[in-house]
Amino acid sequence: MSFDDHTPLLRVQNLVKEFKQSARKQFRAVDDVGFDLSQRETLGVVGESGSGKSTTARMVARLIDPTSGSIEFQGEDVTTRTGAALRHFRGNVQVVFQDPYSSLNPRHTVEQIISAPLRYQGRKVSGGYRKAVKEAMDRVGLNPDHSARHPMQFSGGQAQRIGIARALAVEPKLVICDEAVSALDVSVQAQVLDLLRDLQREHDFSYIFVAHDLAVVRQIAHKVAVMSAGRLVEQGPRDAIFDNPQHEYTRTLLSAVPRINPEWESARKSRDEGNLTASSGN
Ligand SMILES: Nc1ncnc2c1ncn2[C@@H]1O[C@H](COP(=O)(O)OP(=O)(O)OP(=O)(O)O)[C@@H](O)[C@H]1O
Repeated sequence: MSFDDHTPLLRVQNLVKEFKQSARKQFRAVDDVGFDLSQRETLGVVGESGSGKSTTARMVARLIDPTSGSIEFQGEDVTTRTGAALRHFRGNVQVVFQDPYSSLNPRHTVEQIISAPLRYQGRKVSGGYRKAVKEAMDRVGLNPDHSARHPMQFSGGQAQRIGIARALAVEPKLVICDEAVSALDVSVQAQVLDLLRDLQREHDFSYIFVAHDLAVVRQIAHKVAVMSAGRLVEQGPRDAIFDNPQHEYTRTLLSAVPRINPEWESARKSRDEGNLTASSGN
């Protein structure tokens, strides 16, 4: 199958992950999960702690191998890719992790961190890596003059911007955010969410956005997948999930959410009027 406008960017089918619990017992952390993701679309993945969200995201990023099931990217099966083919896939799919301080090497400078994926990919960059790093820093709202600093010299929100700049340096088609704003204060969260949304508009990539915080997912996702005990219990357009949940588990999850910040909600509504084109037909 070739990749065209009608092929989803990502198609995940029957994904299963089992971890060894004891010599004879396997624990099924992800059980028969499937979804499609289009270009420029954001899928929010929600569910209680331990429901399998991160494990699913890590399989899609090919950081861990699925036990069974398939992952198609741009119409090609990437489930068992290795070597150069896997590296090529990694140039298209990048991950932003929860804790910027532990996911960024503290001994490396920002320049080394942001340029690492470009070097790994062997990308030729016009003007050189240093220029590319400074541009990437500027894009995420960091002072390019600080490229010789180390991650610990930045606040949590700024450090997460380094992680975002690193992810975007190779111009991926899919960015997987695994609890990417969970460790940040609420006001910083809002700024980073705005940045993620702006970057998506500018660069046309898709997100898988894993979060236990439904208010955050409501801010950013076009569609939502709800996980419980390793299974996908419900998925659909964001407003359908939030306004008319079909599954009892989703209703319980939603009822546990504190009231949505009214300022965020009105900002979201006005923004949505112009910007939710990516969700049409999904
Ligand atoms: N490497 C591993 N070895 C064994 N069990 C694991 C491993 N990774 C995850 N698990 C288990 O798989 C289940 C799903 O974990 P996962 O981290 O995917 O859940 P989650 O929904 O992302 O939760 P959280 O929000 O707490 O991170 C959990 O029971 C977890 O303990």
